[in-house]
Amino acid sequence: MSPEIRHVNVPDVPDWLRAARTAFLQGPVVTDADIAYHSKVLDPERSLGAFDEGRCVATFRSFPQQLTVPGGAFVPADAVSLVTVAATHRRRGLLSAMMGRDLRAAKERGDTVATLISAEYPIYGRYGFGPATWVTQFEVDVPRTGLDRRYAGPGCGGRVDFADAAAVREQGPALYERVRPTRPGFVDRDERWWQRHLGELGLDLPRTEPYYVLYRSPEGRVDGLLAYTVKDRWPGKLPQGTAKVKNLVAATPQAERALWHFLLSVDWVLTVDTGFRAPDDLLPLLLPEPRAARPVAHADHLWVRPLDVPALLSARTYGTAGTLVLDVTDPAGYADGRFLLEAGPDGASCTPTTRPADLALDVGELGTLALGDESVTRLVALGRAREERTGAAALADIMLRTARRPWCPHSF
Ligand SMILES: CC(=O)SCCNC(=O)CCNC(=O)[C@H](O)C(C)(C)COP(=O)(O)OP(=O)(O)OC[C@H]1O[C@@H](n2cnc3c(N)ncnc32)[C@H](O)[C@@H]1OP(=O)(O)O
Repeated sequence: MSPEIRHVNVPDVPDWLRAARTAFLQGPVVTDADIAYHSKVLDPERSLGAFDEGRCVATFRSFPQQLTVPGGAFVPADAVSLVTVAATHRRRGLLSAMMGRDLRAAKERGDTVATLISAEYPIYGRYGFGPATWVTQFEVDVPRTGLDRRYAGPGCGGRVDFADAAAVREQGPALYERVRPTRPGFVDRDERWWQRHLGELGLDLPRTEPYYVLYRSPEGRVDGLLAYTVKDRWPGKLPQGTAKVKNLVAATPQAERALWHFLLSVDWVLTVDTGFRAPDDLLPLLLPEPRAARPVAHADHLWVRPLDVPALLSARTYGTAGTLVLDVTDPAGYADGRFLLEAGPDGASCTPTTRPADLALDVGELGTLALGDESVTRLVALGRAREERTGAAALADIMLRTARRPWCPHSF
């Protein structure tokens, strides 16, 4: 008999978490704090498990999310997370069955897209997801940056100060809310995210408490937040510390520059691991020697699955005015159809049409294009989109692409 897929309730939580932790190779042990937390926040309607002879062998959850699109609007997203199938039950269709149920429910709810961070690239394309934002992680060799070792703080009139968790709790959410509409690909950070980031929930143990730093503008406004940890090493009695960025959010370029410069000037720190940054982060070019910031990872990050094409394309703004007819293929049927996009820098309308198509593409490719990061011309060259009218790909590129690349600074 095949495992039963059903909603998860509070009594299932320990077994459900054990199954997830086992598949994520985090060890089969679940702490009381984990159980208490997940029991409290569990949304049974959106939490699935597969059970075989009473034992949980697969997990899946989704939650409501807001995704920023170009122009600063937020669209409702079905954020998919905690996807696991036990190694004993893999490749029998359990993920496909759970995904099918969740996407159906999301479509019925009226979500515009589904989102996720894919563990491995090949898993989710088959369900209509496309990689929509990328990240780059840099390792900075501090002595080679060419920065002046006499640096004594920002010269722009702003200031950088250490802060405690209480100050971050007070200032961080408002700062993030100011930044969120300015960058496509950002998602909302709820109260729970901040509680977890600040270590208030007793999860993610053992925890190294980060150093928090705030940047204030010359007018005294909190425009930047940095959280980092340091691994302090002294081989041969020489300092060789490595700082790891946990969170760096800035509302202005001045704040961003000041926070990077601060971190790159902390005595005893010879290496900075930036974590996952935007692929067009200011960092390398802030340095007299940009090559000192060596990319150590460059990969897809947030994947987007369109569920409602008119809602998605009419929510965003465009680089130039133009009209395009898109023929979208979606085997699951949610986003299938031909759509007339009449768009410009101030907004757009998108409606079903019977006019001849300019571009034909699968739903996942539309997900890849939706936030402005990919080139239609490149997708056509790859055979992943078809140009039905000469010049349509070039026009689509000018319309769809954004000045700064979309970035999701968040993992979920
Ligand atoms: C959003 C997140 O949570 S990302 C985290 C994803 N989880 C993990 O990576 C944890 C470890 N891996 C697993 O738990 C499982 O292997 C999963 C969840 C990735 C896949 O679950 P399964 O139940 O084996 O998937 P299912 O049997 O439904 O596979 C459907 C199809 O996807 C393919 N597929 C599934 N996983 C992978 C993979 N990692 N790489 C390539 N193809 C894959 C299958 O071969 C199958 O292809 P087919 O339709 O051509 O036959």
